Amino acid sequence: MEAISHRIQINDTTLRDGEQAPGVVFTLAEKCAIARELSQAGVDEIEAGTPAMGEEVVEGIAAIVSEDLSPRVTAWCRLNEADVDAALRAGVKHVNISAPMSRLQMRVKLKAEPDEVAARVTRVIGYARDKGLEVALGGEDSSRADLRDIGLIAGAAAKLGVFRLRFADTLGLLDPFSTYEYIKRLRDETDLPIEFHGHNDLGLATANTLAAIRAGASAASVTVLGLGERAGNAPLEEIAVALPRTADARTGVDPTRLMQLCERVADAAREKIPRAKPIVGADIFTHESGIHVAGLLTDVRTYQGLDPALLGRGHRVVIGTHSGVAAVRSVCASAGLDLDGPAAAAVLARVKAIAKQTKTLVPDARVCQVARQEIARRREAETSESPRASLDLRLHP
Ligand SMILES: CC(=O)SCCNC(=O)CCNC(=O)[C@H](O)C(C)(C)COP(=O)(O)OP(=O)(O)OC[C@H]1O[C@@H](n2cnc3c(N)ncnc32)[C@H](O)[C@@H]1OP(=O)(O)O
Ligand SMILES: O=C(O)CCC(=O)C(=O)O
Repeated sequence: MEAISHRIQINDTTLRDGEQAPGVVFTLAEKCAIARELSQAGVDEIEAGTPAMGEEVVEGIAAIVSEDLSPRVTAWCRLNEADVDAALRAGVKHVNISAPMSRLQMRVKLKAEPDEVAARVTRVIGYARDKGLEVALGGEDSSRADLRDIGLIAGAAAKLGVFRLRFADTLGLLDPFSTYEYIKRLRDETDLPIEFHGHNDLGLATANTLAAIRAGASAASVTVLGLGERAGNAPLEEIAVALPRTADARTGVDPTRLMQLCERVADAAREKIPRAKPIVGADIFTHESGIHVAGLLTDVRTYQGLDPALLGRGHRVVIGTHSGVAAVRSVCASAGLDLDGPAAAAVLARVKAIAKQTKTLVPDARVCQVARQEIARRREAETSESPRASLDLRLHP
């Protein structure tokens, strides 16, 4: 796969697909706050909701539009005029109009065959364009579609000047290899810029999105923390950080804003960020294993893949059952306690016993307390050894 060096659009759908996660409800104030964070983080587009859901959602989208943020604000519509009218009431200038691409979904949802869906695309997107809207075509269930059907429907949309085609792996069925093949082949069917929208049912949404970009997609549809239907979507924070590292591609996202953005969304979604969550988890730069800590302390490159400074974060050494002497000495040195090798080994043995007994980490303060006790014990031993030595000398001249 060849490397690509160009600017990739990061399109966020936390407020649309993210809110489709079971039980997630954002208030109007939360929606606006998230939109502002997204803007400050540098995303290119905010898919702000589904106007067909009702006037409260329309008002929410309108409130985001009135924030006048830098990202383009879009609304998600089904392939009908009523949804377009609702989007117009929200005041957006851009809409994503979704058409089912698989025969199964076309037949079940629209009772239509590909040529009829193409005709309906011409009608509804024509309607939206006449109303002055910029339109992207959403290709629902694209990964189960015949690419020629997508080509036919995208062709109808392209004639009306749509600005993009979304390839949705709606059910998260693809892997990176099949994604790469699909997007490569899709490029033979359409000249429209392609956005990839991946779901995480197999835990592959990030990998698939990166593969789609390698294959020539120019935009990634993502959500903060991967929030979304079922197993969720490709996480914005992972894509924004991984893309420049794996595909030699640039985005407009400022990595130092990601922690705050994710915390804001987690809070509004009433979710806890898992501690090992890539990019933003609390523990991803926390090191317990002695070999890693010793390496990091000597030369950070030994065990650093991602520089925490990129995210405004830093490494943290913690003490537990996997610690070694170097870690103990480093923690104690930070508190001004200088331990020689034997003293550090003794402290290590004691703190490991504590960690084993408590089945958790030993706080730095406790490590230092043990160290102080050890230092005192050694001093005491030294002083009590000295008189005995002189006594011995006296007894055995
Ligand atoms: C993969 C995705 O993420 S798709 C986006 C999913 N998002 C949502 O569902 C948003 C939340 N949804 C809702 O609030 C409601 O479902 C609404 C307001 C959109 C519609 O509610 P209702 O009118 O009660 O319809 P209901 O939910 O029962 O069924 C959905 C209808 O949309 C139709 N539909 C689905 N996709 C499309 C499409 N792309 N174009 C046109 N119609 C569609 C279905 O065929 C069904 O039609 P029917 O009412 O004639 O049977
Ligand atoms: O048609 C679209 O815009 C995509 C909808 C979606 O969220 C999906 O298919 O997963």
